[in-house]
Amino acid sequence: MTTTQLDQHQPGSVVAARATGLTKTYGHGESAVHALRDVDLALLEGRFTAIMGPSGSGKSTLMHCLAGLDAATAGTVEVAGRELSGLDDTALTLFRREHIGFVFQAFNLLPMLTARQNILLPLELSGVKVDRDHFDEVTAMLGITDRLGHLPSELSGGQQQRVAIARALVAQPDVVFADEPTGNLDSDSSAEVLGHLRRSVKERGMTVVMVTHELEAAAYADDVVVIRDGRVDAHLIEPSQDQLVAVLRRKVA
Ligand SMILES: Nc1ncnc2c1ncn2[C@@H]1O[C@H](COP(=O)(O)OP(=O)(O)OP(=O)(O)O)[C@@H](O)[C@H]1O
Repeated sequence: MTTTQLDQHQPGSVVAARATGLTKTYGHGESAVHALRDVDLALLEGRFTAIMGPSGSGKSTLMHCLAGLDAATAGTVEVAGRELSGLDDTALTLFRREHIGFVFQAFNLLPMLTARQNILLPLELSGVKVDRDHFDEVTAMLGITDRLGHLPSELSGGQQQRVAIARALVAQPDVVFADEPTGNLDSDSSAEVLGHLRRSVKERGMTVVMVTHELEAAAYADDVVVIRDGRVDAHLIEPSQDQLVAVLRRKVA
């Protein structure tokens, strides 16, 4: 595994999400699929991390386990200092609502609600009072202030994804997980959305973990985790484009 020493790089950094001995096996016996094999990984607060790797290598499984959407076969996941395996379904749902934000490839906005209503829905569901200043700051940062009264169908794909990002950020989660957030966008909208995710890390101190197939998308991240065959092959801290390409190529060879 290729890893720049995190402790040397950022002394005193806080771990936002940690996997220890994380193993996920689908099925049994000869038909068992080992999606994750004994993964140890620490993702630091205030970093933008891309997860890359070949199709079927375990990226989505890793993200789903880290986000508490899928239970591991063995090992532990800790988010914001809390071990998820000790939580029952209700506690896990509440924990996710409070501590974890999600951005999906398909935006997942409710079509009958305006952008503003979509952004506020999770807070309303959890009975949390809206911090108006924070709402205004987040929507301004994402450049959607003048689109808030519109339905998703009246917005471009890039605008819809920015609304989905606002929905994730407005609850001030500890970690935002983004699953191929630009998979449905053209290159201009992708650049815009990735730029906004990066700003949320740099300007608002968010922690973002993004699964992506695209080298152009990974270039917006600080760090890149490369997964292959259910294992962490490399955890690259601020790699250059050349370093990243070399590691990805090496894995394919
Ligand atoms: N529900 C499931 N049942 C059985 N096997 C599964 C299930 N989900 C994933 N797998 C298998 O686990 C392995 C890892 O899948 P995963 O979706 O995590 O990979 P990925 O790297 O995200 O792939 P892609 O880039 O194609 O989305 C694959 O072999 C996949 O077929």
